[in-house]
Amino acid sequence: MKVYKPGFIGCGNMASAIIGGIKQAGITELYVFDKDMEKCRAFDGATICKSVDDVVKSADIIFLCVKPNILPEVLKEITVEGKAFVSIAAGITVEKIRELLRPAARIMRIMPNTPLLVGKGAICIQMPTDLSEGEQIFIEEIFSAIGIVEHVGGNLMDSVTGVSGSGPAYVYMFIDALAKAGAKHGLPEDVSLRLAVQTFEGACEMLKQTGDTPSQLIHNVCSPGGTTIEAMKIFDMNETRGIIEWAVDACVAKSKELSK
Ligand SMILES: NC(=O)C1=CN([C@@H]2O[C@H](COP(=O)(O)OP(=O)(O)OC[C@H]3O[C@@H](n4cnc5c(N)ncnc54)[C@H](OP(=O)(O)O)[C@@H]3O)[C@@H](O)[C@H]2O)C=CC1
Ligand SMILES: O=C(O)[C@@H]1CCC=N1
Repeated sequence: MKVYKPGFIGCGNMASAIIGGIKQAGITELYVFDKDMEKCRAFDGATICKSVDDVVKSADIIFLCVKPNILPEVLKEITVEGKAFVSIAAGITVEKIRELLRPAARIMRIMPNTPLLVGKGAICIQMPTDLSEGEQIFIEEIFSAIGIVEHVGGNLMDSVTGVSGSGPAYVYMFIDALAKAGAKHGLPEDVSLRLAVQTFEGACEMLKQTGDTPSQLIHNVCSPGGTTIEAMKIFDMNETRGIIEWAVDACVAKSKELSK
């Protein structure tokens, strides 16, 4: 694999997670810039740059890791031609980034999620990309070290955001509600939370290892005349699946709105 020098503009949550992956892939030369210099100092061994343009000059592939509303002003600061950029910004299309960048810039759009931080990320790459084959292999290598990598066409990136980009928040909410319900029924809060977390982890592992569908596995838990079926009736009566669909609709709609 050809090795490239990565650079980061914005050193918050997601940049920290991606830098973790870069280090696991054995890459040590990297360049960082954040308007808050303290955040740059957290990355041992990284070269701290003085400006956005300084990162772009020094690195080969630049990860754009600022919030979507900040991205246009950051892109306008770039004067260096011909570099490769990877954007993780929700809702900002490749076309919009291209409009704001120097003409010869090459762009890849991806949607990661925060479990990257613990090596369990879900990363989706929009295809096709402007990056060379070597650059693309390099990016896939980095992300494969900290998660699974999927590929979709550009018109599906908002849908990816609705499922895996924002998805960790939905899962945390479900776990929190389950643990709190257990505490209401007398379990110590910490015990209830550990049971809820392990239940999620175990259920996910069952999906992966058995290859069964979620419906088959639900059926296996629901004994006829038993306890689970009573809980499932409440979910169905309250259209829980419809509510999840509604929430994802809202998330995808916001992602589309950001891209206008
Ligand atoms: N968080 C998530 O779950 C996910 C986020 N994303 C995308 O990742 C991107 C980054 O999100 P996240 O890491 O959570 O955000 P953070 O706020 O944690 O990180 C962004 C960093 O950029 C800094 N910054 C702001 N303005 C500038 C500037 N002009 N130049 C350099 N640095 C600047 C911020 O500093 P300060 O805080 O001082 O403003 C902050 O340190 C977003 O575009 C988001 O859509 C994608 C998938 C999942
Ligand atoms: O909420 C957000 O806008 C970002 C993008 C996906 C997850 N967090």
